[in-house]
Amino acid sequence: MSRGQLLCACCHHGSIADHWVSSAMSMTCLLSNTQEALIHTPIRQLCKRYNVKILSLLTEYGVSLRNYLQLFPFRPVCTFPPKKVQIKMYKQPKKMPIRHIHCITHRCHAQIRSLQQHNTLDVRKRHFQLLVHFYFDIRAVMGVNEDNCSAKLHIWMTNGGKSTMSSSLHLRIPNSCIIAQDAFFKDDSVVAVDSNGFKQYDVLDALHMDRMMSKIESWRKDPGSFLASQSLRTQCSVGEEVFVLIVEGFLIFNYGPLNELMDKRYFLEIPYDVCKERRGSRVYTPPDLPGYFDGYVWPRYLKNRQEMEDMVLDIVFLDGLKSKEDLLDYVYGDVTMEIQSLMVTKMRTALCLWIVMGVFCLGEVKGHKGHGGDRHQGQGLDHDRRHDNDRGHNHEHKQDHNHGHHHPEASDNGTKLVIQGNGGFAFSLYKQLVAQPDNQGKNVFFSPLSVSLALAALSVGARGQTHQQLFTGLGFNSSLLTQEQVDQALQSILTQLNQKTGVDLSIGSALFLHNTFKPHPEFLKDMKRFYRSEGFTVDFTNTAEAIDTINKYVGEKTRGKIDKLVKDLDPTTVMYLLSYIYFKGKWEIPFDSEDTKEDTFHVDDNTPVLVQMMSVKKRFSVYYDQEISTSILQLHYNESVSMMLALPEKGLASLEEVIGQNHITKWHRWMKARVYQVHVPKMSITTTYSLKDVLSGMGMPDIFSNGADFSGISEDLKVAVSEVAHQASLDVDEAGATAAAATGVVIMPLSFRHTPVLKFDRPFMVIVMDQETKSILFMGKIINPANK
Ligand SMILES: Nc1ncnc2c1ncn2[C@@H]1O[C@H](COP(=O)(O)OP(=O)(O)O)[C@@H](O)[C@H]1O
Ligand SMILES: NC(=O)c1ccc[n+]([C@@H]2O[C@H](COP(=O)(O)O)[C@@H](O)[C@H]2O)c1
Repeated sequence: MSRGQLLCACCHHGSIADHWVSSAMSMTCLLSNTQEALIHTPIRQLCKRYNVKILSLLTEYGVSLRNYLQLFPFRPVCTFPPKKVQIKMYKQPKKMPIRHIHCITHRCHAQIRSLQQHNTLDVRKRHFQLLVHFYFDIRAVMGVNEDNCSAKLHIWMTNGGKSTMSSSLHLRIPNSCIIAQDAFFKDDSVVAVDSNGFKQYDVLDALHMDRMMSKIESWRKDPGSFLASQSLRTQCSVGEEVFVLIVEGFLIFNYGPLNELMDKRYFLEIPYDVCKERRGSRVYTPPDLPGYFDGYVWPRYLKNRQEMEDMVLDIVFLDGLKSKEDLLDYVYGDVTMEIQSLMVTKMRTALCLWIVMGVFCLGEVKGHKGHGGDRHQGQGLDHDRRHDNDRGHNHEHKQDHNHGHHHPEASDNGTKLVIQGNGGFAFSLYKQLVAQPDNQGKNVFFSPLSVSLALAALSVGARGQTHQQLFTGLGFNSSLLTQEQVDQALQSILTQLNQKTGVDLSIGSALFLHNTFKPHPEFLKDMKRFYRSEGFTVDFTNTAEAIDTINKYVGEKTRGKIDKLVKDLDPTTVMYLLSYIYFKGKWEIPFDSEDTKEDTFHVDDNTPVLVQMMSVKKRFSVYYDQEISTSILQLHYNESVSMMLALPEKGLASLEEVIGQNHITKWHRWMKARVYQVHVPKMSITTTYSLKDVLSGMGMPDIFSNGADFSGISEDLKVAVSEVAHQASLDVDEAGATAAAATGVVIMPLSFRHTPVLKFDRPFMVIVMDQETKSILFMGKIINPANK
């Protein structure tokens, strides 16, 4: 019999042991906090009897843990000296769903990954908090009924001290104000009653959450006026303001839209009995009926708590038993640090700048699928704009549903899926590029849209598995999207981007065809219609001229920013598919060149380099993503285009590991306008990539192989892609930024694709012959051509 089974059997009547029985846990070590003498006596005895080591976290790690840690459903194996404890998770997958592991992944991704992969977790001091949360999740999943536990350690929100803390914070923090959830309870007459006669107050339905949200929105739009409306005075000079909104309530984390808005989340916990006692000494209107606490408030709390843990990350749990002063000091200190970190966003300490350069208004693009797609292009693009002050200057376009044959739902859905696909592709490509050995320690800059466009155009002519790979590789789901929908969505995106007037933006594609090569007319038609493709005939056998023609075209389209996309070309090339993008925008808030100074940029801890650092102090759109400890600055141009700069606290690699499209959406959504002193280096970078290996690695190997099926381009001549080249440039200065990129897809006949190489770089023989008379005119060997 294993030790775990014995242990369980012996304490079968103990409630905690019940749990062990239910989780069939075996233990070699028990983590606990002995100083507070909270170890359950039967367990202590059992541990002794079965030689289970009790590890005192407080004395050995200096970590004060809650007493419930003793219920830890892990099998910890400790090592001595206990610098590091290895905890093995007990393998019981069905009771420990990944969902719950995900709940806490934001805290330390690496550890959780290790937990998921190897069932082991390296626990260091700072991770104990995490484990406590993890424990909560596991316990909830196992359906532990805490009522049966002798140590009633339930936390509670009501009467935790929220109002007390909020009022004290408000007094200490200048320009702060409170919005309390209690003020939004619905009228008693509309609150539901259960069969016991208990009013169902502790649910979101009992609250006017919409009213609460609009109040919060009005603060977000203009906190200064909001303070004035509350008869509160602003205590700072204009331009220097930091406003703090304290939202307090017993169900605020359960309301998604509200919860998402918060920069910091605190949860005041108190034990069940203290909570019951505090609640009993308070009078609510209407007053709690006898038995209300145990009959309604308590069970409802259990549900709310579970729901909250399922949906909310990043809560700081506070021990509400601590003194009011201690709690206040802690939260005040924490909030002050948060404010400071929001104010000091200096773009100078990253390994290299991680730049999201793009057009984030794409979510607003209208699709034009269906009848006469062309006809509707661009209509309604510039009217019906909203200006959202609080998010800087994002222009949002509302859907115009009133066009003749427009089918907004179908087309918008297609466009949405294409935009999603493009976003996913952008991050996959970024991750592939940064992982390439050639790109280590180098700036990385490219145009995902240019690559997506070139490959989507290529996919028009692809068939079978080649098409499937391209489609999937581009992030499109073939069960939800057709090629036609992709074409139409991209056409719509191109049209909309090319129509922008506040910035100089042009994007398009071109086809260079060998004079004897005749692609399918349908392919050419689609290229022209959907991809704005211009067509040219060139003689690829005259390589110098062909290279010159393409480079000149790209140079013209990118205003000279990219003028040598093609360096060499095989004379057997039959088609060159090109996409380009050029962007030039002026900052909405320009930097003053007088403030640009030489300053240090830290490439890494040991590599300082001098750069021209631009600087300006103004109101900027910023967001601090706590989850990944990254500050984001959004620099707007005079249009819906903006540049996002993301500055991670813990090095770029940690950001690159987790970054995804959802982060961009989140950042974009929650940017707030604040006064910042911003420092951004001037820069002028160019990059060149060969994407052949990268794209193969992203699941698109067939386009380069003998198995390529481009019968949609040509049926007579079997062709394949021999190279996908990408170049990009970025110039950032005080006035604005210019960025350009081009992607070239070289298409060759399959039979000629592999040009064999013969290089006379070692001793060889020479024979000079007259073919007619078969006479050997000269003969010899060359051993060292350098010798005269
Ligand atoms: N840290 C604390 N220690 C002891 N009592 C507290 C503490 N914080 C609040 N209280 C008391 O608990 C009761 C409820 O506090 P309150 O702030 O109104 O809670 P909530 O807003 O969470 O319902 C009040 O009587 C208050 O004085
Ligand atoms: N303010 C009201 O209109 C009202 C009415 C009845 C019950 N309650 C109680 O208020 C509690 C929430 O407030 P506290 O977090 O301040 O305790 C809920 O548990 C709810 O049962 C409030």
